[in-house]
Formats: sequence, structure tokens, C-alpha cells
Amino acid sequence: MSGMSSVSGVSGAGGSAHEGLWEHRTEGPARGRLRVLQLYPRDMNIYGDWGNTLVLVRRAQWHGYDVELVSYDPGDELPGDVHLVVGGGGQDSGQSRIKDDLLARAAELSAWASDGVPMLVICGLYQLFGHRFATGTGTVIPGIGVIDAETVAGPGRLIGNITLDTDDLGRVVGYENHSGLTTLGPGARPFGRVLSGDGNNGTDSTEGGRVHHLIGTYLHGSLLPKNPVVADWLLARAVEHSGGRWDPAPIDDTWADRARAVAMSRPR
Ligand SMILES: NC(=O)CC[C@H](N)C(=O)O
Repeated sequence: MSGMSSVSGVSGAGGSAHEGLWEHRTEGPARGRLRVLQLYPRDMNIYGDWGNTLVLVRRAQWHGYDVELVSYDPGDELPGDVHLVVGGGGQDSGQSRIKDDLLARAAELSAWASDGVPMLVICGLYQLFGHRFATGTGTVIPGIGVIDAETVAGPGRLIGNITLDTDDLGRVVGYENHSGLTTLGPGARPFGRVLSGDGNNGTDSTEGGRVHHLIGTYLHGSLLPKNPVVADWLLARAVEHSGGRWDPAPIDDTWADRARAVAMSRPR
């Protein structure tokens, strides 16, 4: 059995301290190797977003895959052969700090998305993977238009527990905290239908946006520890994109199920 190799410590914000190789934790040889890219961990990583990356790494290890975790901040070199992209949320100020770099990377990131690289972008990066975010101070932060969506800050913040129904990933639970009100265009389909909470805009019952193998969503909390089906869906697409075969191992999700149940029982 292999273990974690060069990476030590898993807490805290920012991804760079956690970069490196995380080896599979199953018997025998690895079933494959994935390169996971954390986008902008320095500026876009709030409300537990780092936990999503940690879950992807851990579940990949438990399923028998090695993971190379790479982070990307403004000015870094964008690595090649990426199989899965994760990005978190941020304050309006964080979004402003990364916007120029993100625009400079728009062509590459769009090409990856069209090519089927699975991506999970939360809140602030969800907004900037759309066409634009008009903030409450009148600034328009341009996005890269991978998701046919646009966002305008509303008069207040949409905050609280949220539960969705999705077509293919079951019931999804999380926590939202955003000022932006997002409207999807015809080129994106929602991640889910809001059962309780506000979602994209508090009025049309949609939450998040999907295109290709990308999921954009407002759900923090973190999303993936409480929604392992979503984590495994992303990993399966990543393995396929790497040219490998998705061959998952059984994982005991008792704790995740309990966390889901508690989160879903919480009032808004
Ligand atoms: N949680 C977030 O990522 C917030 C995104 C954005 N700054 C908003 O308030 O809408």
C-alpha cells in the first residue's frame, strides 16, 4: 500500500503548500495518474473551498489513483496535461486581482473546457467563467465566457444553507454567500433546481451552470465533502480525459451521509 509522499499538512488556505504527488492508497499498482490544477488559491479560496480539492485528492487516492496537485496563481506558468481544474470563490477585490491574468488565460481555459476537461468553479470563479460580473460599486469585471451566464450585484447578499435537485447527481447540499445575481443564457444548463435557498438569483429557481464537463455553482461549504457523488463524477471524467479507465473502489461514505443529513436539516 502506498501513502502520501511529498505533501504534508492539509489545512489552511492557499494551495501551494500542498502541491506535489499524492500516491494511491489501494493495494497494488496505481490505476492511473491525474494532474489536478487548483486555480488562483491565493485570491480565490474562501468558505472552505480548499476542502473541495482535498476531497478530490483523497477520493482519488482511495479509488487507487495517484494525483499530482498543481496550483496556479497570477503570473505562474500554466501546466499542460491537466485532467481536472478546481477553482474557488473570492471577495470582489480578489476577483479584481485575478481578472487580468484570467483574461490572459481565457483561450487556453476555454479550449480545455471544450475539450472535456472536467472543472469545478465555485462562486467568484463561477461568475468570472461567465461573461461578466457587475459589482455593487459599478465596476464591471469581465469574465471569460466559458459559461453562458452573466452576473449583476443585487441589493443584498444571498446567504445560507441551500439544497438542490440535480438531473444526474441527485440531491446536492451546500452553503451560499454572494451578492451577485446570475442569469443563465441558452448555452448553459443549470446545475440544479433550488429546493431551499436562493441559488443563481433567488427568483428563477436555477442554481449554477453546466457546460461540457464543467460545473459552476454558488455552493461553498465545502461542496464536495458533503456531496461525494459530485466528487466521483468529476474524478471519473478526469480519468477518462487522461485516457484511463474509471475503476472506482468502494468507499465508506457514512460520515459524508451524516454531514449531508445534518446540513439538509439546518434552517436557512
Ligand atoms: N463567495 C464569493 O465567491 C463571492 C463572489 C462575489 N464577490 C459576490 O459577492 O457575489
